[in-house]
Amino acid sequence: MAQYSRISGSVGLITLKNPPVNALSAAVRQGIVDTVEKALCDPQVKSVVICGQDGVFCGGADVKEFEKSMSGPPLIPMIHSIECATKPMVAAIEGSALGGGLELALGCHYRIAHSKARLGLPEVTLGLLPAAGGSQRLPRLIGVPAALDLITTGRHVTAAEALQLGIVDQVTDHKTVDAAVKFALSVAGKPLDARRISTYPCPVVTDLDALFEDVMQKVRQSARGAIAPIACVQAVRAAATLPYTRGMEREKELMATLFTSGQARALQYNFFAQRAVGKWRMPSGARWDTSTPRPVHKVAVIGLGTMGRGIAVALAQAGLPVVTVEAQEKQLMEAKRVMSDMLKRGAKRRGVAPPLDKISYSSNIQDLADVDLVIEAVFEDMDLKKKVFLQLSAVCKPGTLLCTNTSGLDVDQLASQTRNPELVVGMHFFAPAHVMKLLEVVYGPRSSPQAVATAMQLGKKMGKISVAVGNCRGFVGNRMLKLYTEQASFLLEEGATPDLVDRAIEEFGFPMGVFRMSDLSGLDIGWRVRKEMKLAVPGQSARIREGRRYSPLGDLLCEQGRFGQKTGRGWYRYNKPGDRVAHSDPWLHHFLEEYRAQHGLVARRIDQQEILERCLYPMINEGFRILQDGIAAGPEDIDVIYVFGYGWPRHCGGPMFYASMVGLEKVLERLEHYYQAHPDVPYLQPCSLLRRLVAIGSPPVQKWREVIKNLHSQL
Ligand SMILES: CC/C=C\C/C=C/C(=O)SCCNC(=O)CCNC(=O)[C@H](O)C(C)(C)COP(=O)(O)OP(=O)(O)OC[C@H]1O[C@@H](n2cnc3c(N)ncnc32)[C@H](O)[C@@H]1OP(=O)(O)O
Repeated sequence: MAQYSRISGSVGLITLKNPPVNALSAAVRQGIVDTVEKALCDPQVKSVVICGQDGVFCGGADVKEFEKSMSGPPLIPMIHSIECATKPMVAAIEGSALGGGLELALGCHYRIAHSKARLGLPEVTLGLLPAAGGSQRLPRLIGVPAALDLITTGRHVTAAEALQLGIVDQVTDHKTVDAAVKFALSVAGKPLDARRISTYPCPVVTDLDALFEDVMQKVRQSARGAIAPIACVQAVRAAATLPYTRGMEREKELMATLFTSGQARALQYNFFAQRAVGKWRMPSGARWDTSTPRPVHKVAVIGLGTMGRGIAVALAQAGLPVVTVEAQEKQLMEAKRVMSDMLKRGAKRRGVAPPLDKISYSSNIQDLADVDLVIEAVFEDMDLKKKVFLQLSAVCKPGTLLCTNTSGLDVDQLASQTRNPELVVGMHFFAPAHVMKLLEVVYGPRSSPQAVATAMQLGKKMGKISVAVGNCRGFVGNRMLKLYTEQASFLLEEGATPDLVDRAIEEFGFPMGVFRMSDLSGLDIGWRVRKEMKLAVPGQSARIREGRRYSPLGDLLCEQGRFGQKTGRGWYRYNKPGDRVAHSDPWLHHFLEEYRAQHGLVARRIDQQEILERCLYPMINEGFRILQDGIAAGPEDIDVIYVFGYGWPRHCGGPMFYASMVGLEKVLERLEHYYQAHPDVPYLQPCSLLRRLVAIGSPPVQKWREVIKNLHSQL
């Protein structure tokens, strides 16, 4: 797992070998210990280079080993012995040096990086801190403010930034190992005392207390309940205030708390879940590794409202030529102006030229004759979308993939308008589409595996985390969300206020409570859908519709023109239309009181626990139904959708992981309780998959796929 050789006469070369990212497994650590000893004992060797095979230095500690009991040599003494070595040790960094990988490099006396390499200490994103000396060495090397930034955010830096910060000593465009060997030859025999980072004093910071207070406040705000970023600040504070050995003790202490925490488990689960969703499979058995995507050289977006604009910008930013079509001339001109600004702003942030020439603008659908893939993003209206698909099917060349950005309409109905329904899939982006990471790729019963593979690959090219899901109303995300928002309205009827509900949700870790979110996206959108479904009828305030409980509160607000932020009034009050700061609204409280009086409802005190259970458990129950129906292949798919599309706090893993942490038995018991209290809300009835999982002893979330597979094979 680490190979030793001698090159250029006097340089010992240690190569880490553990594909694909040379993670520091027990075997790799043992290999490093053995080969370092060999190099130091070899009298011919005057200096040593450590590199990784296949163009990757090291992706850090082996996260898969975290669940097992510790075996092999521990990281800290291994890195310490490298730093103490009496021969110069040079890290040759290609690809990635992350986490324990960078900590290993910081133990070396010199670091040479390839210009395309990325470096970082992303442990915080896994619920940990850089506990192999990283939290103590990095501040000593680059100063406290820069180390705090890297360690608390986990962001990766380019080789150029690493050079500027002083993390690496040299950057090369050529073969990194050759450059490192040349460098190692040049430093052989030179004194090493000034190269051991652990011996450096931490650079002095004026007003240390003020700096840490400020950083801690910012971190607490953005962490939304996550504990690792706070421990990271505490560890860096130890580096700034304590001698190295005492700082290391503090690092160890803080890590001990994090390592066994539920948050670390959730974040590590989420890391693997993100990778698992790329390995999609359809109920037909078609899979990611047996389906070949079609080549996509040119793309079209039809409809330039907010979503269409964001999608086109994201495509152009991914380097794809995009033809955009918008039938209304005025909207087309406005979109062109706004999109050019978006491209310019994005390019400025990334330090590149704006890809303005990648987008062409047209009002004529005939201009889509030669594109390979179209994303329809017109108004959310089935009849309009059907017309567009009929036209697209006639205009586009044979083989063009036709995708819809609908957020929940039936993809199969749209496919039925076309000559080739197998080439129709949903590509459900989230607003703002050039920013949000999530893409739901929706396959209908007739979508071909090749069409799914193509949409998934395009999503990847656009930098999205794409999840393949089946076709049903609302797909995965919005199907679950509907119950969440509905329960929140029921809570208002029963005595809560928007502030109370939102506070509970935000304290749980969502960036925005359900009512604040509703005000931001606009109450009128759901109202229009409910009116189309004949559920919302202006002037009506009945609380039972289609045989089940219904809350007309949102409809009643819309009837008053309260659409949310855009009208300056919604669940909250805003200083002016378009303003973003929500103020509690006495009018709304009075309106709720009158509403309750009109319906004979007596307000009761509702606590935070009930708010969370009522809002989150029905969603989780629906998640189980989605798994049972085969709409999502596994709990990871649902969790990734919720973390990246709906703001579910990542340190809680996602709704399905959260359920397993809370305990399936408890979720089942609470759902039974609420269903008994509200028998007119059918979806509160616990789903049979949940019952089954509890009956077989609540296996860990990683085992649910097997249970679901057995369930499906029995049907
Ligand atoms: C006492 C001291 C204790 C702790 C101190 C140290 C702690 C740590 O080091 S924690 C680990 C910190 N490292 C990271 O967070 C890096 C994680 N990896 C990545 O960011 C990326 O994988 C990459 C940038 C290194 C490569 O990206 P890419 O080329 O896109 O590949 P994938 O992400 O798809 O990964 C491929 C494959 O490798 C698995 N993998 C990646 N990193 C690790 C790892 N550190 N441990 C175990 N496995 C890892 C990943 O899951 C993929 O596996 P599959 O192909 O099976 O899906």
